[in-house]
Order: sequence, then C-alpha cells, then structure tokens
Amino acid sequence: MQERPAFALVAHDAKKDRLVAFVKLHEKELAPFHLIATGTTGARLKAACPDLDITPVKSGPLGGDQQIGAMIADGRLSALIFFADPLTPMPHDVDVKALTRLAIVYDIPMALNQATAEAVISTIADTAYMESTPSQ
Ligand SMILES: O=C(CO)COP(=O)(O)O
Repeated sequence: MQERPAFALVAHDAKKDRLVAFVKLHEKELAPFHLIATGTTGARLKAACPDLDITPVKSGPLGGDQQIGAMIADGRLSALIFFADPLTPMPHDVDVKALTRLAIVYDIPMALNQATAEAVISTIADTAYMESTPSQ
C-alpha cells in the first residue's frame, strides 16, 4: 500500500499563533495528509487540531529542521509550510538554510509566508497533483 502524502508544518516562535490559525482555517484541506511538524509547533497544532494526523519530530533548534530535511531527501515529503520569522536571529539558522536548500534541490513546494502558503494549500490540496508528483 502506498504511503499517504506527507506535508510538513513549521513555525518560528513569533509566527506560531499565525500558523495555528492558518491550520485551523485549512483543517479540511489538510485532513487527508500525514502531517509532520517540528516539536513545539507540533505540540501547538495537536492541541488546537486534535483530529489532524500530526507527527512531531524534534524541536527545530534540536535537529527538527534537519529531520524534515532528511525526509525531503528520502522523497517522503510532498510540501513544506514554514512560517519563518525574518526579524529574530536564530541559533540554528544554518539548519533552516539547509532545509531550504533541500526543498530547492528536490523541488518540493516550500512556503515561507502565509501568502505563499495559501497558494500552496489551494494547489497541493488537490490530491491528484500529489499522486502525480514523482518520488525523488
Ligand atoms: O525552530 C523551528 C524551525 O527552525 C521550529 O521549531 P519548533 O517547532 O520546535 O519551535
């Protein structure tokens, strides 16, 4: 049986409220997907949307971004929504850069702000598109 398409959700601290609101708004479109989230983001999303299938990995600064990057390299991730905070220095900035790089290398949709995330959701929620996405 084919694995369900996975979709990753990440938000820096200053953007977590916004991501939670976004996911609640798009709960119906996200429901068919297996959702992966970095640790703290995942905990917030699970509390807000208990019906969604959310698997948290480690917190971003502790390797969560790299775990998501590894999933991209393994061809297990179809898209990534990452509400990034452009105004706060991050100790794990290099991890964020590496994750962004892998999304580019493997050509998966990566939304870094809400405007792009809205566009990604409206396209990606079409399961036919997901099924036609070749595995890397
Ligand atoms: O820092 C992050 C992404 O770089 C997000 O990690 P958390 O969801 O654990 O806060």
